[in-house]
Amino acid sequence: MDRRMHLVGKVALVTGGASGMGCGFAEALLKAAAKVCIADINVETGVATESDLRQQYGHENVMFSKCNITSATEFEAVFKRTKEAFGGIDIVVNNAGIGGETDENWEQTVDVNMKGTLRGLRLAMYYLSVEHGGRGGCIVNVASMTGLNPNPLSPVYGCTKAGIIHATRCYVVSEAAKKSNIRLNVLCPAFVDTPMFRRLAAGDATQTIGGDQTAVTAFIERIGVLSTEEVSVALIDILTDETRNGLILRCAKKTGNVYSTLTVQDV
Ligand SMILES: NC(=O)C1=CN([C@@H]2O[C@H](COP(=O)(O)OP(=O)(O)OC[C@H]3O[C@@H](n4cnc5c(N)ncnc54)[C@H](O)[C@@H]3O)[C@@H](O)[C@H]2O)C=CC1
Ligand SMILES: CCCCC/C=C\C=C\C(=O)C/C=C\C/C=C\CCCC(=O)O
Repeated sequence: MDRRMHLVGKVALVTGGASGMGCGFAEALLKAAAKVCIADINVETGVATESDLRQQYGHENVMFSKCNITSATEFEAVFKRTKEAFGGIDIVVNNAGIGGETDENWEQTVDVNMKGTLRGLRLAMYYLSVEHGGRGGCIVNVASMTGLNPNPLSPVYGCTKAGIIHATRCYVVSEAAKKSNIRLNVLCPAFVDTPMFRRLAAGDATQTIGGDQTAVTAFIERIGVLSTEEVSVALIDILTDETRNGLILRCAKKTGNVYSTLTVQDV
């Protein structure tokens, strides 16, 4: 039996799609002939990315929608707009996220990464579910390698990413996912060359605790840095291979792409 999900004509919503990894995901989806809504808080970059992608992949296949994922109203409006414009939603990539570990910004990290992604996950479950007019599909949540492996530089950020991994695993075993044939997986990249990464590498002290740039540089050198294209290949594999469900996909420069589950203990 053919277990490939063909992406031609499929509709994808990518949060944080204006730049970095999200922009790479949008482009990879468009190359596979899907239609994409990029949702992002940054209007200037979002409009520029929309224009660039429209020129390359067709006006009718790309839309930008302004959305702060911490706003319930804005986020729901993006789902509605995408459905109206493209006739449904098949794929949701919850990618938007930030770093921040200072006294001033750590709660924002929790609000965006944890609450924002949970909001996107809940909306995706609703809009993909058959009982609410959906047609099933695939949800990919972007966490991080540091949601699995501890690192001392960004405990709050790491914790939000661990939360995203666990939330995904809980929805995977839900009746709602099974009833509507919704696949859920979580992507856990190590470092990827994006504006967020470049800020860290350039010494943005708000991204880590301790402000020890020597430790940050040594950490980056040890782990290596992926390109957005490399991570996009991983995303397309998750989306097109319909046997991929409930999986954690780790991506790192030195170790490549490794699928796994977390062990569940019998109790
Ligand atoms: N760059 C890296 O090394 C890694 C990044 N990640 C994760 O990948 C995801 C994408 O990160 P990058 O592309 O590196 O970052 P980025 O900063 O380059 O792009 C993130 C995008 O999300 C948008 N965004 C931020 N807050 C938002 C909000 N409240 N609502 C809507 N959009 C918002 C930004 O405007 C930006 O366009 C994040 O969740 C990040 O935590 C995971 C592993 C490694
Ligand atoms: C280090 C925190 C940075 C905060 C935000 C900037 C970039 C985000 C990058 C990531 O999400 C990935 C970061 C690190 C993961 C890499 C490896 C973790 C495993 C560590 C180890 O095995 O020692």
